[in-house]
Amino acid sequence: MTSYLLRGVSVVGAAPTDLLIRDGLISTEEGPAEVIDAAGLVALPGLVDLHTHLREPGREDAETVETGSRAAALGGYTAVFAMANTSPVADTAGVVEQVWRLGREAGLVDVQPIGAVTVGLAGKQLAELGAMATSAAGVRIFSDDGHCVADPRLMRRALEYVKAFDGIIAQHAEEPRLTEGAQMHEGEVSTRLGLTGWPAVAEEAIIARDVLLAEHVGSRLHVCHVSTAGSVEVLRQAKARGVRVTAEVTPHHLLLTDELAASYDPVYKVNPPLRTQSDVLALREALIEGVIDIVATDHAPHAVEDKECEWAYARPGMVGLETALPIVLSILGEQWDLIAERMSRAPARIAGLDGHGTDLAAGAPANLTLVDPSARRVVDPAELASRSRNTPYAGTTLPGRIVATFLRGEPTVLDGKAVK
Ligand SMILES: NC(=O)N[C@@H](CC(=O)O)C(=O)O
Ligand SMILES: [Zn+2]
Ligand SMILES: [Zn+2]
Repeated sequence: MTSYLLRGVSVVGAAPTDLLIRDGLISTEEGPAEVIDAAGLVALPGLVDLHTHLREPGREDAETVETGSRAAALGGYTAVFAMANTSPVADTAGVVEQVWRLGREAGLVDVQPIGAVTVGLAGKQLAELGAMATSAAGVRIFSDDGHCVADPRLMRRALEYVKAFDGIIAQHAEEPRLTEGAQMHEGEVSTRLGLTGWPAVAEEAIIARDVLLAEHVGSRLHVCHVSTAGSVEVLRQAKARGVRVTAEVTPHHLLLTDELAASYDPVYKVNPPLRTQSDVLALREALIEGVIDIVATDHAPHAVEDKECEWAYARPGMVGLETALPIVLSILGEQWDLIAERMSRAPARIAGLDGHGTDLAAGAPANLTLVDPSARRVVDPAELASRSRNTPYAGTTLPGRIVATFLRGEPTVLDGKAVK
């Protein structure tokens, strides 16, 4: 195994130093090592994404575990959690083990499968949560993402069930009766465009219900892709009361607004929908304060025919793994400790993922990424490693280039390029 000496690197924004990677660990042991000139570069603990769609099995034309893993490594990630809305759905030990195994074979990031809460994501009957938990994949997070677990009794039972092994239910908060036929955020712009709206209250009502359920049964709830100022207020109150709830926000909800729907370009169609500027500002503030714990990409690759069509027929979702850190950097600036917390340490902690999100100190596994904050790049969809092209940032100049990523001491990205 090659050893690496990162010369003159700034570890999470601190004064330049040398960082040695040996035998898969951060090390202090002297000896031969390949020197990487890291002057001006910042080392962060490898990023951890709690919300990724890898599309395998079933839609390998849109993404595979391997292509998604490569996109993740290029984005600075060392671990991603793969959502269960595949085909077949990841609702059995067999499917989660298949995804986990494919991740190991690709060997670019640690792929941790998320299990479905209900059989076939149909919201009727609990899936085999226990069997997925005890499988080789060791599933701890369960979600019907793409769909809301709308039935409150089922949601309560799921929360109770996972409590036994300190599991988490990650909820896609969308009251389905309030979003029938919805095409975009309900507000001024939807009225102007004559499109059916997805009201903020459809999200907020479910979060309010679920924090009460989680409080009642003493279980852990995680809220996916929080998108409204009202949701932030519900979370703030719940956290103040001590409810065991955590929450994520996507880079796109921190940056983009519903005005973009006026272009009728389906690249901007996503669930939950892009909201208003005041929502964007509330989400940023919540992320800085910690009311929202983490940034998660909700990387949602879609094949061309599912995206380059009429707005009403297009599937919701956008790719995000390769642009997440640059977007967050453009919003938060060089607050490296905050970025490391929200994109690596906190997601690893929430998931109970050992060996990730740890300080880059001697003896720790060398899971890290090297960023050049002074580099700028124009996003070119054709250059993405993801098999899909549905990025809303085509032609946008973003700060920060991922120069290298290491997974247990092995480079997955070097010189900005995937190693395999
Ligand atoms: N975010 C999206 O708009 N789409 C996701 C599902 C989801 O995250 O709800 C997908 O699977 O495509
Ligand atoms: Zn969702
Ligand atoms: Zn999702």
